Amino acid sequence: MDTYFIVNPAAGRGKALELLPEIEGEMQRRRLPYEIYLTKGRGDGEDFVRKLTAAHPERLRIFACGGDGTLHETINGAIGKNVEIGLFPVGTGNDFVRNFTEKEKFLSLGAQLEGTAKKLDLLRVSGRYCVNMVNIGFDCEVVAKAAQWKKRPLVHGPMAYFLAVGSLFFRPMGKTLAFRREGEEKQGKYLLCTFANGSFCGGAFCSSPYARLDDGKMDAAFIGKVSRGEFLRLLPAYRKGAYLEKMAGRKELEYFTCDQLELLAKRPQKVSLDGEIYHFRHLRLKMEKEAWTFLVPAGSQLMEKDRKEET
Ligand SMILES: Nc1ncnc2c1ncn2[C@@H]1O[C@H](COP(=O)(O)OP(=O)(O)OP(=O)(O)O)[C@@H](O)[C@H]1O
Repeated sequence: MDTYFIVNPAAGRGKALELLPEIEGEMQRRRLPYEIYLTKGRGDGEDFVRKLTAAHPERLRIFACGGDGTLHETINGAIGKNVEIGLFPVGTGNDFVRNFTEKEKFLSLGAQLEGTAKKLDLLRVSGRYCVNMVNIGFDCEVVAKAAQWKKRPLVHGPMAYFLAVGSLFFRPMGKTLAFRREGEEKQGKYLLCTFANGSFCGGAFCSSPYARLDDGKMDAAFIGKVSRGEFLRLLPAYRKGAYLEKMAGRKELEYFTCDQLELLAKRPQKVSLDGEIYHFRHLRLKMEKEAWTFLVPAGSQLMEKDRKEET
């Protein structure tokens, strides 16, 4: 099977480029056909993958080498095509890979090439596909702010996301949104909303602790406005995925699973899809079960989760 490496030279402050000698050495040693493509800017990886898969009806293996944004683009370019997609998580936050055990296996080309293909779900969001998470409100502002922090010297890894939380803390919080589910419409002012396939966002915040990439369900969380003091008290629990228990029974929290949902905003709002920022007034979210094939490296597997009662 032909193997392609989509390498984002900007991801993780250039970490993806450090992979190249190992990839080239190991692929040549194994005498496997391969090609490396260095992306040139936003959307370029997706365009490349779209053209590549259109020209190759035979099965291809494509590795996204970068952060969740590079994986997001690779999937959107390859959707519906005969491909298996792997990931070398060398971005800044690397939230998608946190859903798996033995994360270090993802950095071993040997483990990757001996990996197992597994069907996983995707969230279709008004025509785009989201593999990990949709964020609106505070989390989304954090993603947008973190993109600025990532460019500063000495800011490495998830630090960009923590600095973003700090710099947004004194800004006005809360978005007025309506959501439609099973024919019913509800409106509120929300600190943040997450719609999850995977569990983590913002470089290790476990916002959706029970979300599984293969259960065919989207985990939806709506958190209403809370005071800044309360926000600070809840933040550690939100990071650890313990806020559902901490906020259980409170009117500010709504957490449920569903397979589709619509969101409506009066004015255009930012939305983060796998850490990539878009704008919307009306979003249709639909969970698509087993919509793509992921290569899980040998020695790693999806983390088990014990889903508790919904709020
Ligand atoms: N050559 C390039 N120069 C600048 N940006 C690029 C280039 N190639 C791709 N990009 C864009 O870089 C953005 C960020 O990529 P990615 O998410 O992979 O890395 P990251 O932000 O470091 O990691 P994470 O999302 O896990 O925090 C994406 O929007 C992608 O389209």
